[in-house]
Amino acid sequence: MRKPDGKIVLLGDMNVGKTSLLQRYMERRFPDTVSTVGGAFYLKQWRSFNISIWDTAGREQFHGLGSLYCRGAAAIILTYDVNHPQSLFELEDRFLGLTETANNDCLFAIVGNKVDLTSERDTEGGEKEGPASGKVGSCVSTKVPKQVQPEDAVALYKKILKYKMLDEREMPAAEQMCFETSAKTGYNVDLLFETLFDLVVPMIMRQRAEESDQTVDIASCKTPKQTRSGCCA
Ligand SMILES: Nc1nc2c(ncn2[C@@H]2O[C@H](COP(=O)(O)OP(=O)(O)OP(=O)(O)O)[C@@H](O)[C@H]2O)c(=O)[nH]1
Ligand SMILES: [Mg+2]
Repeated sequence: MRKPDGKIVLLGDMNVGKTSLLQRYMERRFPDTVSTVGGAFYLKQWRSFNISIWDTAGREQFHGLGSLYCRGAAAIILTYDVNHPQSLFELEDRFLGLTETANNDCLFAIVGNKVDLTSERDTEGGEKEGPASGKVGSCVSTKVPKQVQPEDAVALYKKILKYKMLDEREMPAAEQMCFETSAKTGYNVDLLFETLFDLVVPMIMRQRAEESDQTVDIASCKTPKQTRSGCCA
């Protein structure tokens, strides 16, 4: 297997839908999930590049592994549940510290998932559920007002840039990097991953260019003139 050219990592509290988002994107479905143990990754080919996307466990007991998974990451997806404000607070309190091992120019996306459960938006913009989903014909709405507003995610994004001492003018705008998604309906899921791929590819190319600048061309190196020591001449 070829070594991945870039790495993206999903972080966030348990149950926010990290595994479901990744499966929705990679497998185009919304299967039943079990709480992740450790971590797992998918490889995605984007243009001529191989990008690994890592799913991590949100459960407290696996917390220590998070910074290992973030090592060398080009982008991190900080995921929360729009219906649980605590899951947004946890991103700052518990998960941001794990990202120290990521690349210096690592990108951050803030993703509020499960927006289909809220009453504020038509979130059927992604892939439609088939008749087997049991949704068709349902007349009872269980939707609730959204508990976390997009402005809260934007504020966190700006805070992260400050904390990382990244210049806001050189980073993608908060509006581009804060998403509301539904792994269930597919709403904004392709947009999330593909926005990140498009931003990560130029970073990979830049990194490669820097590496090749630093490579010493041995063939073109002239043998230094031998200097003779005065006493043995
Ligand atoms: N309604 C709705 N349910 C979702 C959505 N995404 C995930 N779920 C459900 O939420 C539960 C948790 O989803 P997971 O994807 O396993 O969550 P996770 O973040 O990977 O959790 P850990 O692996 O424990 O960290 C499952 O029952 C999913 O079916 C969504 O967009 N909408
Ligand atoms: Mg999971």
